[in-house]
This record gives sequence, C-alpha cells and structure tokens, in this order.
Amino acid sequence: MSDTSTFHHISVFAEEAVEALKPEPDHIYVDCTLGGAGHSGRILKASSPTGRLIAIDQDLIAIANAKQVLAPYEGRFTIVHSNFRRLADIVAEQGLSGVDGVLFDLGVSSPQLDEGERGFSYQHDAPLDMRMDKTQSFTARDLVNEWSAEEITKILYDYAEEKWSKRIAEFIVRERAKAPIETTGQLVDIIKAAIPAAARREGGHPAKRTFQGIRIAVNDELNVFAEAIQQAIDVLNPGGRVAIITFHSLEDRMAKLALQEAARGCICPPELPICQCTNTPRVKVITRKPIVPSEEELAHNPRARSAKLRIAEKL
Ligand SMILES: C[S@@+](CC[C@H](N)C(=O)[O-])C[C@H]1O[C@@H](n2cnc3c(N)ncnc32)[C@H](O)[C@@H]1O
Repeated sequence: MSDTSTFHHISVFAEEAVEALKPEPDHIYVDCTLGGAGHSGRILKASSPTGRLIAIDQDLIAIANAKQVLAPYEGRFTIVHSNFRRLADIVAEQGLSGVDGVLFDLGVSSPQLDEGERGFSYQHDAPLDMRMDKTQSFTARDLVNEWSAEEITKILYDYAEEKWSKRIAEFIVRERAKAPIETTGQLVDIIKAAIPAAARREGGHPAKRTFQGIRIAVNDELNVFAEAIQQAIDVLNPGGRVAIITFHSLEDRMAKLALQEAARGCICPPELPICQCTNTPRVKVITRKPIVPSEEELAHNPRARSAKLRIAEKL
C-alpha cells in the first residue's frame, strides 16, 4: 500500500491500553507496534505537552503513514524501523536508561491483511509472501516450498492448532513436487483438497488456521515476543507499566505466563525448604484476568473479537 490516505486500521482497546500506561507529561513511552499509530497518537495526546514516545514497526508502509498521523506531535516522537526483538538496544540507542511504559499490540494490521499483494490473506490471490518486514528475505513461498513435511506439520499444529496439519503438509509436499507453489490461491486449493469435505464445513474458512501458522513462522512471531516481553520488563522504570494486546490463545498464554513468572520471583522447586534462586519479583500483575472487548467495541470492530489485554507494573 503506497497511498497512505487509504491506510485504515481501527485500534483495539484504544482507550483501555493507553489508560493502562497512565500517560503523564515528562514520561517516556515505547509503542512496540506502531501500525496505524492509533495508540501512539493517543499516548502522545494524553502525555501532552512534554511526554515522549519511541514507536517501533518493522513495516515501512505503516511507518510512512504513521509519520503523517503523528505530525501534530512533531518533536515529541521518534519512529524506529526495526523489529521489537531489539527493544532493549533501541531504548539504549536513544540514550535512555529506562522508560515509563511499553505497549505491544501484536499481530498484523488491517492494511497488512487487506492489501492482497502482501500475501497474508486467503481471500486474495497473491504471491506467497507474509513478511511484515519486506527487507527480510525469508517468505511464505520459501517455507511452503522448502520446509519438510514434518516441519510444516509442526508449525500448523503448534501455531494454529490445525488438526489436519499432517494431511495439509503432505498435500503441500506432493503438490510442490510437480511445480513450486507460488500463490496464496494455489495454497488455499491445496488446503481445501487436504481437509475432508465434512470437516471443511466446520467453523470458518478452511485456510484460516494454516495461514495463521505460516504467518507466525515466517515472522518468527512467538520467539520474538518471548524475547521482547522480558526486555520490556527490563527497560521499565519502577512504577512503569507494560500493556500487551494479544489476538490468539498462544500469545495470550505466553503473556500470562511471562508476567506471572516475573511477578513470582522465586522459581525454586516447591520441595526446597529455602529459596536458592534468589530471584525477586520484578512486576505486579494489574490484570489477574485479561481485559476483553466490550460489546460496544465488538460492534464497531469485529477484529477485536479474540483480543485480550494484560497489564503489569514494574516494582
Ligand atoms: C496490530 S498492528 C498495531 C496497530 C496499532 N496499535 C494502531 O493502533 O494502529 C501491529 C503492527 O505491529 C507491527 N509488528 C508486528 N510484529 C512486530 C515486530 N516483531 N517488530 C516490529 N513491528 C512489529 C506490524 O508490522 C503492524 O504494523
């Protein structure tokens, strides 16, 4: 998408996620997932007149649009084209020893999904791509044509809970032996052929889970998030908060466990009479249960359906 005027993404938990960070003037925030800048703009507004924002995105198209959206706050924000896997380094490169809030709004933006040519969508026929960062060389085409049946089965099962993962992987391997699989349309046809007709009629689109699994693998989303969440806790100043918006159960589970573990401190086995790990709690969990979207939010943004918000505060 080169025309930034058509970049349209409705922020999920637009108010709740920003309030969670308790924005204040003079404080410094990091939005790890700038996207359409909906949250970033709200953070800058709420921390006026002197709050500062570092906003990260690995997608240059999102960044081009966000620069226009954030123009009214010129001088108070820095946009960094990078993967948030580098969060700690990015904070250090800005000459900062800590920040007061970190936001993650995980996954892809609506424009990334809707722009057929990026290959994220099973609804548009396009080259198999799925890279959030177009400067990365590894694409969905490489994965589909080069990974073994076992590797493909594993990501479809682990990242998308696809119960037909083995059959889909076998069909992919069989088809690519005839000719390379180049497009999302070809992949959708292979998935449809692999899933028995009765099962195909259950739930949503038969290709939905496979596309999710491949996208997560192409962008290494879960490993990146696991690293970044620890860095987020590290870079927070005492009293600073991390807010995490997730869109599927694997991400939410990772967020929940990482925050719980950081809140627990001691990781010694329960049978040890005295703590030997000497770990101390690093955060207080603010959301024992995740915040879920209101009926009102769901009515105007169906994409929020599976969203969950978790918040923790640095001790
Ligand atoms: C759901 S959108 C964020 C929307 C944004 N919060 C808003 O209100 O407009 C997620 C964005 O994060 C970016 N992103 C996802 N994973 C990333 C990563 N590991 N590093 C940097 N950016 C990432 C995507 O490119 C996408 O633009």
